Amino acid sequence: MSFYSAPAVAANSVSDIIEQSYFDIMTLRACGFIIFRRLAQRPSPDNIEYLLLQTSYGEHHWTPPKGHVDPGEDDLTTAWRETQEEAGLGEKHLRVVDGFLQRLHYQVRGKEKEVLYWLAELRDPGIKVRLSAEHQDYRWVKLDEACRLAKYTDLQDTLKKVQHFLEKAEKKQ
Ligand SMILES: Nc1nc2c(ncn2[C@@H]2O[C@H](COP(=O)(O)OP(=O)(O)OP(=O)(O)OP(=O)(O)OC[C@H]3O[C@@H](n4cnc5c(=O)[nH]c(N)nc54)[C@H](O)[C@@H]3O)[C@@H](O)[C@H]2O)c(=O)[nH]1
Repeated sequence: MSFYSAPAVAANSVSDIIEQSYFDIMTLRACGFIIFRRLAQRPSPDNIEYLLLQTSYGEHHWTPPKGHVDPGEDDLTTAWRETQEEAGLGEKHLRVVDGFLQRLHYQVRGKEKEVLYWLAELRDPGIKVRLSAEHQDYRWVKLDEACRLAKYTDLQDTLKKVQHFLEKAEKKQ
């Protein structure tokens, strides 16, 4: 929930540091998880559902849990912290899926914003989501409905990429 941004890459020269500082001032940065669950009673891939949260402010838009990187905080720590704060889900509830990391870039009130999403599966599909005051609703939805709620093309493309990634991984097993 902080509005600070953290360094995106390690700086190793004066010009790198200056460039990095400029990037930090000019760029908002947030991290989170695309969270999915698999329902046992349906065949794959029809059993995959994604978690989206609806903000209680602004345009009431829907996104996966994510939030701004605090000063000195590393990106993955931010993703865990924000997911715990916004959905009540932590490491004991989620299994991180190796090999998936998506970066989105978009503008928010005239500033560049970078968002990093890792991918995580809910270990027990029955675990309840606990919202904070930042969100007014949440839904577990299949890809089509997730893309309808997440009205931004880049987020829709990310969700489609996740679905493809999961289906491909399943075929390999
Ligand atoms: N009252 C009020 N308060 C606000 C408002 N705004 C913030 N607060 C406060 O900030 C705290 C949240 O802090 P964190 O949780 O740490 O941060 P984030 O999770 O990062 O949260 P944000 O909502 O700031 O960031 P985004 O989700 O990125 O939305 C920003 C804009 O970007 C667009 N947009 C969103 N997603 C996508 C996408 O995937 N693709 C594309 N292309 N565009 C996208 C969309 O147009 C959207 O309007 C809240 O507690 C409030 O106190 C506001 O309007 N009114």
